Amino acid sequence: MREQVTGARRVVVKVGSSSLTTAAGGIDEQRMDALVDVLGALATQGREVVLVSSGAIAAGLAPLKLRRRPRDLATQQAAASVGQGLLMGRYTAGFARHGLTVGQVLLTVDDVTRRAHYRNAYRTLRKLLDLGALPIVNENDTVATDEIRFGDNDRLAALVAALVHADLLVLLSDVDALYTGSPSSPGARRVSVVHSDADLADISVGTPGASGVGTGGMVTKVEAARIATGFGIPVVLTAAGLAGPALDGAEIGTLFHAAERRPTARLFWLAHATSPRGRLHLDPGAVAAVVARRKSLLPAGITAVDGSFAAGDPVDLVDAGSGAPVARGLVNYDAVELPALLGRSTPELAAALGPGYEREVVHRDDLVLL
Ligand SMILES: Nc1ncnc2c1ncn2[C@@H]1O[C@H](COP(=O)(O)OP(=O)(O)O)[C@@H](O)[C@H]1O
Ligand SMILES: N[C@@H](CCC(=O)OP(=O)(O)O)C(=O)O
Repeated sequence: MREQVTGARRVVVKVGSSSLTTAAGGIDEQRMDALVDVLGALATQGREVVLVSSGAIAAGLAPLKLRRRPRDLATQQAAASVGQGLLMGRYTAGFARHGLTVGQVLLTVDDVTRRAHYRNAYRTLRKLLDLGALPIVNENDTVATDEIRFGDNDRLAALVAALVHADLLVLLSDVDALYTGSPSSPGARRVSVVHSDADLADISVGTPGASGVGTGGMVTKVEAARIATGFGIPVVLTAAGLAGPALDGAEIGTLFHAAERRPTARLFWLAHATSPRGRLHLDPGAVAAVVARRKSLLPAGITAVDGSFAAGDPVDLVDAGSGAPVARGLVNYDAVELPALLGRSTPELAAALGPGYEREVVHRDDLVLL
């Protein structure tokens, strides 16, 4: 028995499109009802349950006579608009059989990444739980543009789990566990436990399954598991049809252990829930100072700047050689001011421009390694 699972009081459960809809497009009523029965039983035992449900686009395909998942955003949004209502209708009726009321919560990236907004999202979710209702979350697909979309609900679910301080995140898909390689490839084995990133080193994670309606495949699920476990929340990944035994603590699927040290909430949001407004390119000395020695970033180690950001905005610190992001931080200068300071030492800048220019570009307390 997994105590992390059986002892969890507040549980966020994410279910993917492929587990809720039929191959032909449209809602798979039996599978939805089976999931509702498992979650309904959990909630009536006094556990707090938040459901993050995908499937709006997939559920909207058949009613709109669309044969496959559309590629263009406008048609996806039209399908989501039709499908979301159908999903909620089914959930409302299903949970009512358990005497439970559901509340629809549609979120955009900003709602969970901008401080002023995520407090608001938290308040709504908290209030629904306090009132005994079961929140059902999805991305607000009908208004999100490509630039501001999550696109996958796995990351959304991890951020919602962090937002409500869940004790457990359960990711339900059409595959019963994480495998060492694509489950259809010969020799792929189930990974039953992941203790840390080191356990993921030899695993090849791939794209969505055969259903054709999922979006992120295993990549986004593993990423979501890393976000949640990094925040101290254990994660169970399994198939929707195994939700019952998995939530009873059976050793099925894959359990990702929570990290022991939980970052401060501020740094967690900085790493996972902010969108960088620009990039600072670091020379090798600055990369070593920031990454290995955990120092603040000074103007002398920056070779170039891009993006349009204001002082206080999140920016990515990238290795100028490889272009890979190494850290994210809150920048102390704006994008217009910064280029003139690059490559110069702080005493030199202070002498030329005044004591205000002795400050770091990113202070180490406002920095998180990626
Ligand atoms: N290493 C792996 N372990 C398990 N599944 C994998 C792996 N690599 C790729 N996959 C695929 O990821 C699919 C699940 O992702 P996806 O279709 O996006 O589901 P969902 O709609 O539930 O989010 C599985 O059906 C599987 O074929
Ligand atoms: N918000 C979209 C879900 C996108 C998504 O993450 O899908 P999935 O990979 O099935 O979890 C929808 O409801 O169709």
